[in-house]
Amino acid sequence: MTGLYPDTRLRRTRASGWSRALHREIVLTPADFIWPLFVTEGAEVEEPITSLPGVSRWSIDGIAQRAKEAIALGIPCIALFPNTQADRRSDDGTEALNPDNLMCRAIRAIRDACGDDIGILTDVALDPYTAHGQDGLLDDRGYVTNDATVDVLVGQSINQAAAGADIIAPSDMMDGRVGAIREALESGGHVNVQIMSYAAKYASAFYGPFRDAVGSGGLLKGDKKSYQMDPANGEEALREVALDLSEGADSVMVKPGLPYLDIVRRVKDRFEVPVFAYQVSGEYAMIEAAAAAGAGDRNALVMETLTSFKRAGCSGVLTYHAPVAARLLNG
Ligand SMILES: NCc1[nH]cc(CCC(=O)O)c1CC(=O)O
Ligand SMILES: [Mg+2]
Repeated sequence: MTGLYPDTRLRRTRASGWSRALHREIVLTPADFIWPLFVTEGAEVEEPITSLPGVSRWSIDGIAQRAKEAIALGIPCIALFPNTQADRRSDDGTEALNPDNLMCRAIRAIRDACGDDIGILTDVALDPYTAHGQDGLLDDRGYVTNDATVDVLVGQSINQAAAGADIIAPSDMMDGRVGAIREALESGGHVNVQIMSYAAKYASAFYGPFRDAVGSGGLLKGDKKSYQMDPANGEEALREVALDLSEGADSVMVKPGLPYLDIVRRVKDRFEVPVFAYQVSGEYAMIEAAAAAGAGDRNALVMETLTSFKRAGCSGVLTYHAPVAARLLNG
């Protein structure tokens, strides 16, 4: 016996469906998904997003319906992103602090409709509220300032927590914001509000359709490279994660998803904490475009990519395919 072929034939366990099921290492379920949703003003409004075929912005009544749909599908959590009206955007993004802004009204409507049956994750960053589309405050040279931005992000987080958010998800990549937000949540009595930090968020070309969806795409001049990470860097992602965990993050996120699965695995191996990934808008659009061009079966592409996230070490995935995938899994 050599332990080699022909004693060992790895095809033996693949020969039948029952055996493949028995040997499957990880199993994807609808409970692995967080469903990102775009909120817009008005009543009974559904606005399809051209660059994200199959995804719409919904007015608050529609968002509450989507939350009920998520519960029915077994999806445990939704992520909210507001499309703020142009006349409510400003250079300093103070609409983020308004207790009656679109985000806060959506949180309260979901809570009214669904109680505690669904988790509500809210994005913290100023880009849906700034007139310039950057995630923070600009100095007179157009640089996104760190510490002054963190002060506003803390206010934004407390505003969302007071409205009923369960998970605060800072996506801005300012240094020190997790610690500042954690301290404010603790002293504000929101001790069970989680922080899921976008710890390793890269300056990516895959965010285009999202920026259309929240209306910041046309406003943004330049790029976000002075705060989001260089796609060439992996060790730096581990430093980002270490800092956010030390500052009080409950879980960390890697973003985008598929091009950064190596980062997911390195983070999981190093820290053994809950890791999430965001399969971002450009990844969703890429799969839909491939399927529309006849380059692959859409449902199979969706399931294969989502399975890959779990295999790489993710506790869950933020994905616009969440309802599609949940329906496929629920049969
Ligand atoms: N802070 C904003 C934010 N939060 C989530 C995304 C991208 C999500 C996606 O592309 O699906 C972005 C875009 C950006 O940083 O420009
Ligand atoms: Mg950081």
